[in-house]
Amino acid sequence: MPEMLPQHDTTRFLDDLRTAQISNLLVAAVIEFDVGRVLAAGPLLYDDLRERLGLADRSAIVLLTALRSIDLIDVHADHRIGLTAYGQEKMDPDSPFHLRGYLGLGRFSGDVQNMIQCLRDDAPAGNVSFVFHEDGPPSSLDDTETADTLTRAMADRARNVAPMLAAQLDLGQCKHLVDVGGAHGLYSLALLKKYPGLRATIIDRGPPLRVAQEYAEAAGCMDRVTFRLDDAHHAKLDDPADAVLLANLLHDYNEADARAMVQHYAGELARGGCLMVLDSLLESVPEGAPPVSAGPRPVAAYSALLFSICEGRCYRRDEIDRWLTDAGLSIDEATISLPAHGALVTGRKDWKS
Ligand SMILES: C[S@@+](CC[C@H](N)C(=O)[O-])C[C@H]1O[C@@H](n2cnc3c(N)ncnc32)[C@H](O)[C@@H]1O
Repeated sequence: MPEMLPQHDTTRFLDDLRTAQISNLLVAAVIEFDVGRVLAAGPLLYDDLRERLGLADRSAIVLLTALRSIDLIDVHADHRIGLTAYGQEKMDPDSPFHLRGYLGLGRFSGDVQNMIQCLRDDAPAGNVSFVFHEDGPPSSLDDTETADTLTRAMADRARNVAPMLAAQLDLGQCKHLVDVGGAHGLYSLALLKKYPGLRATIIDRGPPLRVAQEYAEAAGCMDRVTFRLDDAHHAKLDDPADAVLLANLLHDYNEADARAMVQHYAGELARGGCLMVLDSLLESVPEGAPPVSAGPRPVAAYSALLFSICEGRCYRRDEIDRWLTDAGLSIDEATISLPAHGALVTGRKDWKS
């Protein structure tokens, strides 16, 4: 039977879903952090601006990236951040055409208040956070009901993306794929279907693995999948991986944890093996420039959503490249582009190392 593929635009649908995050950040920027007033006197260096706004690094990156993605601020050649002419007219209190009062009506929105709390605390506002740390408090990822809902939600998205990944990705030389934080396992299953000689290990917490088992059974792949209950930060592989997939995982964690995960799995690769990061990536910034990407806007919106429910955010392409190269891998020139602004970036371990 020919494989069923989505017929309509997944990217557009998810962009529409996430777009409100930019409004929440815009209102927060004006009513709570007063970015227009802070920058009215002139551009500031990133650290000075962050300090004036009273924000931690991650909060500042998420907020300023959103504002830059909608052209209200920009980064100058001298690396200072300033209002654009458009931003000055709409956000500077001295502008005759500012819209600060109008935007201020947004303060009555619960979502805006929630976002302000997240920005102030640099942490999710509710008591659900989709992360697991061995030495941390009980995790939602181990809660059967919450994690089952999360996993099936991720599966919805993966059904729209996995066929495109499998169509473009060449794993012809691989025998063992390790899908870290693989949840439902649909990326692995799509690749197992394409490569009959491939086997996969899916690493996750218990409730997601139960969903993965259900899908693997339905796909007739149980004999080629190992389900491994472990901590994605530190899982040691008994059997070196020819390919490791980190799909939509790094963005759940802060920079230090995400970088450490890349480093860890680079060490678990067989010679010539590849570490593949699949994520929605923001545009790179030049070396030495402030960590405030120009967008794209839908990824800046997605970054805000992640920021409000876990410890991470969307990372920039230059960050992923740096982590992979710091881990001793060389980056494939070709990047696979996927729906929902997804990019698959591959770092490869030397045959000799
Ligand atoms: C955002 S979901 C992505 C799922 C899947 N890779 C995808 O792209 O659809 C992240 C997955 O990583 C798992 N995960 C996150 N942190 C983990 C940890 N420390 N140990 C094991 N699994 C973890 C979660 O349970 C979840 O299934």
